[in-house]
Amino acid sequence: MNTREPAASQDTPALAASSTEPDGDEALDYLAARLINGKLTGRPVENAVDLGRIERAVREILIAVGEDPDRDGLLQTPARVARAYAELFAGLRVDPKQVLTTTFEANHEELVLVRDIDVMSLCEHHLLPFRGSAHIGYIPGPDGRITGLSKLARLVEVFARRPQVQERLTSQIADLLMERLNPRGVIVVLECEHMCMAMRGIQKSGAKTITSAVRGTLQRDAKSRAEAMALIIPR
Ligand SMILES: Nc1nc2c(ncn2[C@@H]2O[C@H](COP(=O)(O)OP(=O)(O)OP(=O)(O)O)[C@@H](O)[C@H]2O)c(=O)[nH]1
Ligand SMILES: [Zn+2]
Repeated sequence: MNTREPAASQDTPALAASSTEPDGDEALDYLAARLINGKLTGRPVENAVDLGRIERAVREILIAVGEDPDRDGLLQTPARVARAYAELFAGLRVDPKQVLTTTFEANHEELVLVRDIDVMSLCEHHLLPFRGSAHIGYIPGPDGRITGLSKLARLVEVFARRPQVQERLTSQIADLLMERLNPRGVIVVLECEHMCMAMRGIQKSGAKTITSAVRGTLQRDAKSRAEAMALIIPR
């Protein structure tokens, strides 16, 4: 893979361009291993991005804001930031479709809902974090197939580790679930606080942005949607 090219678009992640790239569960386990204990087995995620280029850019930023990048405390900072960005944007290198390859027959045709999945992402406007919870529900299709609960959280992770806006993050999760699980309906609700509104600009901390994406029968049928919503955001 030519790591000097701009990252792939949101819809076509730059995954598996070469056979040495991790793909599917391997890439996800890989990302998970990094997130959980900082240890990697195999090829580091960092290798997929141009760390040197990020380092040079960060050094420039430090100079531009009036810092001395050669002072002791900042010497390692460009390299650290480069590694951090590799991790924070690792979702660009993972094909989200690979998350939902495992499905099970359960003959369950009613709502499955996972609430309060931790979400941390970076807004694409300021590259500042936004953070909160995702709630994901779906009604399995006529074949009653379900997926592993952790896969829903992994899906959030893959899409969140990209430069994002909350609205797109929400609909990407919903659309992929529709595509891969062929369910009767999907509902995704995200509630997040954006640091770009808290630390800078208007400086309103505590404001929560709520976005939803509803598909299939949950979109068409107001009663089922209200029932799902009541479970997601109890009064
Ligand atoms: N819709 C949406 N807006 C976002 C998200 N994250 C950040 N923003 C907004 O993106 C907008 C960018 O607006 P601009 O006017 O181009 O940038 P700005 O001058 O930094 O804006 P201020 O934050 O108002 O100072 C801001 O209003 C942010 O609050 C998001 O996930 N969704
Ligand atoms: Zn922002």
